[in-house]
Amino acid sequence: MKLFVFDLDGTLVDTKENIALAANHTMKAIGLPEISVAIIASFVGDGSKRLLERCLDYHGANTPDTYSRAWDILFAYYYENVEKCTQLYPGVVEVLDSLRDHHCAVLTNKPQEMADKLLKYLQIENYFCEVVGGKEPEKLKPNPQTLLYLIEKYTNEKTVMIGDSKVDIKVAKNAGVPSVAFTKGFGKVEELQDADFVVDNFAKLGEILRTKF
Ligand SMILES: O=C(O)COP(=O)(O)O
Repeated sequence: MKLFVFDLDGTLVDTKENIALAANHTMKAIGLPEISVAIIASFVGDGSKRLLERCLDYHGANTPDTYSRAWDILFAYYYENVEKCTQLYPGVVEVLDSLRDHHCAVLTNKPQEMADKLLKYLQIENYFCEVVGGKEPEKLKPNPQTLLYLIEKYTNEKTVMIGDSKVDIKVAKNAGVPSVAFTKGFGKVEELQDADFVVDNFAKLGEILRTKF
């Protein structure tokens, strides 16, 4: 069986508004101005801790004390509201259905508990043999350790990584597997050109996954 490894934020699920909601809830709670959704979106991809650091850096307020207070607020709110304003991209379920004869997994830098809760809420958790979320910062994508672990565990055939940001394309390269970039998520199109294929919708993605690998 082949293994198709999907990123979560910006690939399976449109979480731009949700992540901005959690970040701005945190900014307000610690007395800082809100940040635009577009700017927050540009801070996403390297895990929630980096997201928070970038938000605090943006306001010149990244001190250890503020960070630790803000982290507790962000984590609690983000977990409690992880499904708010989120939706699957059109065609996700159809593509997952069409891959039922293979293994599909999720590899995300989103914290594990948030990823599990969101996939359950969206009722797609059963499509995946495993969901690997963000834990230790040094093991986040683009470190290939978690992707290599999935490859070792689930396939001796082909593996394909599907993602929307440069860390997804990089983790695939680091693990020596091909990648498909999805351009409707967080990454800028020009950062995704190293992928083997670039698509802007799931109908095209499904066709490529079925015919090119
Ligand atoms: O939480 C993040 O920083 C990004 O999560 P992702 O790896 O699912 O895109």
